[in-house]
Amino acid sequence: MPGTSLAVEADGLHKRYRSKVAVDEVSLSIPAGEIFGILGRNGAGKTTTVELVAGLRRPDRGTVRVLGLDAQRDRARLRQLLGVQLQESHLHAALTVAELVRLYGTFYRDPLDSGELIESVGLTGSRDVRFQNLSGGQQQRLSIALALVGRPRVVILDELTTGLDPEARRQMWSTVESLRDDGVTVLLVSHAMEEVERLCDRVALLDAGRVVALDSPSGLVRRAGFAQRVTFLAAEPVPKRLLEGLDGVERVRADGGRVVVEGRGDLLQVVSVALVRAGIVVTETRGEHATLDDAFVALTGRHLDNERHDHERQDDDKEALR
Ligand SMILES: Nc1ncnc2c1ncn2[C@@H]1O[C@H](COP(=O)(O)OP(=O)(O)OP(=O)(O)O)[C@@H](O)[C@H]1O
Repeated sequence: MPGTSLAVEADGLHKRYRSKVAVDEVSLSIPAGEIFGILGRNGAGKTTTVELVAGLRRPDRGTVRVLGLDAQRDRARLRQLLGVQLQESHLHAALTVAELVRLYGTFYRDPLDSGELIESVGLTGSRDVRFQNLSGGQQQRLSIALALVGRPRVVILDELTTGLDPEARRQMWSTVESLRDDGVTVLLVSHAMEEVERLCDRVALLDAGRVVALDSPSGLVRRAGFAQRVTFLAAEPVPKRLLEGLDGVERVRADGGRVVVEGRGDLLQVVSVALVRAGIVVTETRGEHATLDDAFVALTGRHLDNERHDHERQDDDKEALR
């Protein structure tokens, strides 16, 4: 990328744990100032990838440069420029929030003001609470504060908002947006599509250790192959031909007892009118835009949210259409 300075350059990263290949030939080029997402199912290799980028693990093959520094050889210098919030933090349980923020501040040349930082992650009321007595969500906020205390130029956030309530989640999102305003590069690991769609300039979809697609969120959504989806439950099987002949309809299928119509244009309106005219009674009608999950399904045949979808029943599909 001529003319653009790269914050992260990962080339051909490969990491195996015994017989398990966790990261398989992953290459990433992330320009400075970008919010870059890594999205994938549990076990896809997201955490291992960012641990390799942070120099916390050594790749079996491949190289990583962060702000021009080698992630392995230049670790000491990189530590001053990189902030890392990983899923599991091993912090001194007996220290309070304020003590931990001040302690971590001493590792850096020009740390943020501890009071302001604690306030920005919503922990002012808990500043004197020991780490061991914080709730999971509070521990999470603290780990984000500790990733930011050294004014890093590159920040790695792993599962930024997992376990946070909606208000705390929005607060974290605006913290990330203000990092962007300051020109900080953010590497954001997530399996929350909404978060990635809202925050990220570009996203790598990771599956089984490989990058299966890399694009802007809207560019990825286009790979779903359709723009709109309407789903509903019908009292009796719906003639497939009725729906397939409608304007804008590209695909009609059944899923878990629901009828699913995919296509483009004003699909909800077109489908609803046709069903009413045909005298077909339906309930729970929903109109949705295609999502990153739809793109992931189109690319890999599986849903992003393995926990929610792997248990879905597939055997009653035939009932909904005729
Ligand atoms: N220290 C380790 N030893 C052995 N196997 C590991 C280790 N860490 C991760 N793995 C395995 O490597 C694969 C990738 O794990 P990783 O944690 O990078 O994935 P992830 O996408 O971050 O998953 P999650 O969303 O569940 O955090 C998984 O199959 C995992 O079980």
